Amino acid sequence: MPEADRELVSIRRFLKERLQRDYTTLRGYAKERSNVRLLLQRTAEMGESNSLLLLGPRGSGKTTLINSVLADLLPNKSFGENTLIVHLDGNLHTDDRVALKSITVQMQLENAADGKVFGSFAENLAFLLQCLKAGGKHSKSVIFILEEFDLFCAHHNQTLLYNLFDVSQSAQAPICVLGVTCRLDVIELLEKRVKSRFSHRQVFLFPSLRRFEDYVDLCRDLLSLPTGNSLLLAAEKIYNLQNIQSGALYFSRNHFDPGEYGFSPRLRDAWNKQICKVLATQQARSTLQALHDFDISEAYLKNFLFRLVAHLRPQSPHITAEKMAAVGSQFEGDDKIELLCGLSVLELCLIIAIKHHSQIYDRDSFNFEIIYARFSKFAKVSTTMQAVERSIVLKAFEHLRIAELIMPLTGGAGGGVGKVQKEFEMHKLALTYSQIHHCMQRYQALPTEVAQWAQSSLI
Ligand SMILES: Nc1ncnc2c1ncn2[C@@H]1O[C@H](COP(=O)(O)OP(=O)(O)OP(=O)(O)O)[C@@H](O)[C@H]1O
Repeated sequence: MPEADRELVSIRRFLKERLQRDYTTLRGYAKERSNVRLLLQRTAEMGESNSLLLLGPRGSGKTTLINSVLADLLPNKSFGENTLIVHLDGNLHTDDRVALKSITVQMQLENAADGKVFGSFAENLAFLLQCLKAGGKHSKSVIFILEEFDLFCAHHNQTLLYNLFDVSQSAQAPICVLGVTCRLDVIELLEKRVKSRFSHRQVFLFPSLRRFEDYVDLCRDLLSLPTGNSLLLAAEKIYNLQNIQSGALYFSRNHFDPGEYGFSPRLRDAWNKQICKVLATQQARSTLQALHDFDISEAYLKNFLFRLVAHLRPQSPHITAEKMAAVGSQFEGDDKIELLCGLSVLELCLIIAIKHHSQIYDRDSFNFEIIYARFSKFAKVSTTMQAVERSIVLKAFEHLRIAELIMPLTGGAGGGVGKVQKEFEMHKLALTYSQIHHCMQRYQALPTEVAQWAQSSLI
């Protein structure tokens, strides 16, 4: 491979890994981070029990905050040796039995618990915590991290939450319960007896990237190549994600040599200069402005930059304002319009019939029969749709439903009260009129009569 290509591959690899696998670098949230850090430290070092909820919108950095605190604390001997971390996730641990099994595995107590019969959930949990105490003079502290905390509230009787909060409140063993959720009303989901055991400590995270200039600076940081020691630090922050048997996710350091990235100082300087130059252009700034207007979260920006970097090729090895605009326009694209543009003419005719029905009856629901009657009127006077059989039209209607362009009101075939024949099942339109309008303008080789029918609802 020519030297220039090899260097591009290593730049691309480094940037992609930093954008995707740096789980612990947290920007902003200094106060919130220090709150969480203090709490975990006190649990480990003073044996205090605590509970806390971390709340914030999706992608606001809740998990990153916890990872950054743990990455900071774990190397400390007093913390690392005194603490066990148990990760639970509402999406994986869908009931309390599965969760308890995972807790046992993560506490490495399968052997101790093997063959024992427990009368209740509380007894089982108490046994696990007791085992930790029996190990030595001091009991180990356990930090329970509950991702998607709101999903645990739907478990039968909220037994797991009740028991965890009960232990954390009554100082039976030093544990810290850290719930992570994007539901701001999560406290309302707790049963009274569970709520009363929760400490009511809550930390709110709201995306801090508000100013556009900060957004551009972050973009520059994420795309620039670090030098010397900073490269070492950046390389150390790239982790491997491992999925162990219990289903919990862990990170392990990626032991590679930063030298592996192999870009020369000359290339690095040229690269960084080019990034600064591009980000100063009006075109690049307006692309970033459009992204910023849509979503200010760092997760969204990283996703955009990842795609941008993935598009680099030996023939065009530089990030340019044009490339940014091209990737940006994919982000602005509406998936539903793309989906509509991929429909057959027959399916599009049904969408038009549905649109006319919705406009006349003020977005009222419809079934296949209603739409078929409207479609037939058009088909009679049309040259392209005249000979289409009813069964084929029904298939097309079902396809619209599978593509979720129309939605059943009953929650699926036969899902409603009693069984309704599929031709009579009521649906609603899951599109806006402007999406349909845009599709009509972009659809390739749309028959003129269909385009005219879309404009008028006379037939
Ligand atoms: N303040 C921040 N500092 C650094 N990275 C951030 C920050 N906020 C978001 N990110 C990035 O956004 C992405 C999503 O972050 P994270 O998973 O921590 O969000 P979350 O709030 O836990 O989301 P979810 O509610 O979906 O679990 C990650 O790539 C992370 O690096």
